[in-house]
Amino acid sequence: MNKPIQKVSIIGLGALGILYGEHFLRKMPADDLRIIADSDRVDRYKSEGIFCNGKACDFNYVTPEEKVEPADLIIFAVKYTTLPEAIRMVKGHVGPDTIILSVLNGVVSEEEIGAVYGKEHLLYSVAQGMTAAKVGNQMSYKSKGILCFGELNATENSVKVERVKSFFDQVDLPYEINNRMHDKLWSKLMINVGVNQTVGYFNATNKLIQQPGKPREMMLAAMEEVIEVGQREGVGISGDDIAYWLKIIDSLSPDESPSMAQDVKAGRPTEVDLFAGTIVALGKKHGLAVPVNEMFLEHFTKPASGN
Ligand SMILES: NC(=O)C1=CN([C@@H]2O[C@H](COP(=O)(O)OP(=O)(O)OC[C@H]3O[C@@H](n4cnc5c(N)ncnc54)[C@H](OP(=O)(O)O)[C@@H]3O)[C@@H](O)[C@H]2O)C=CC1
Ligand SMILES: CC(C)(CO)C(=O)C(=O)O
Repeated sequence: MNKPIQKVSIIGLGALGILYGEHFLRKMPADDLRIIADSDRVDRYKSEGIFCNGKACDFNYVTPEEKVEPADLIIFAVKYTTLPEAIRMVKGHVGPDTIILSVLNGVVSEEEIGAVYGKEHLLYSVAQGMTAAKVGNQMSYKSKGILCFGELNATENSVKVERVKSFFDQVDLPYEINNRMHDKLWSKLMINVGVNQTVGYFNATNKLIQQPGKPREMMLAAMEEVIEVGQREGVGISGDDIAYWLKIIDSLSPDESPSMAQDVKAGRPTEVDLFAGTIVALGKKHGLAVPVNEMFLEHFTKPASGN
């Protein structure tokens, strides 16, 4: 019988970390959900509290030095800018049966985690349909969206997928299984390259790209560049992906902002390396012009942009 998922560890108590943590807490013993954070963060979280849509969350915090039973599931929910330190911090939680999910956007976080702990621990995931935001100690979201997860390329559910599926069923998390996650990660990269960068560029909300006009055209042009580059990389991605994501983009809450625009607003470094950074590098590799992403890369890496 597959080992059930009982001990869960989350690193990154921001928008998505709180969204998933608060959800799990409703259906699992609080001690079994460990939020990994350094002692400064833990002190801050305990003294200020952490709130999800106004409700206080009573999380169980553990520092990386504390000895714990290995996790059955680890979820990475930090931004790409702090991924290297987060990878080091989960060390004490990784055991032989640990499954690791990274809800980070982009197509490289799993590779970087796998390079340290081994690819055999990984499943692949995409968080979609939400624009959750944390400001100070308050996290808010209107839609929980879904967590799409699975193997990179498989014809049936692996044992890891079945274990996570049973857990998500137990805690009632909205999910979708997709065992072609290689293509799915690229498809999600395409939307982030379009939506996150355009809304971040104009320091706006989702509404900006939900209506016809220059920003929406800019978003679509950036997405087309991802398709061209992705196809050269052998990814199964096409204009159909744009049509699929436009439905999701148009259903996002108009007054919320994608994660990159939240970073811009807060003056934090952005995840431009995951988005335009990836596309510009691959454009060079394949001799393809990617002018919109070049413009974004330049914009988000100039000193005043926080990066
Ligand atoms: N927000 C959204 O709706 C969506 C986000 N994503 C992706 O998910 C990922 C996470 O995004 P999001 O939740 O918005 O990010 P946030 O910036 O809201 O949260 C990241 C959190 O990580 C914490 N953190 C940073 N470094 C460490 C560390 N070394 N140890 C412990 N905690 C740390 C920070 O804590 P502190 O606040 O204490 O500094 C911060 O709250 C990103 O890749 C994003 O692109 C994908 C889909 C939707
Ligand atoms: C696509 C979008 C905007 C919402 O799922 C996102 O991934 C983000 O905010 O980072």
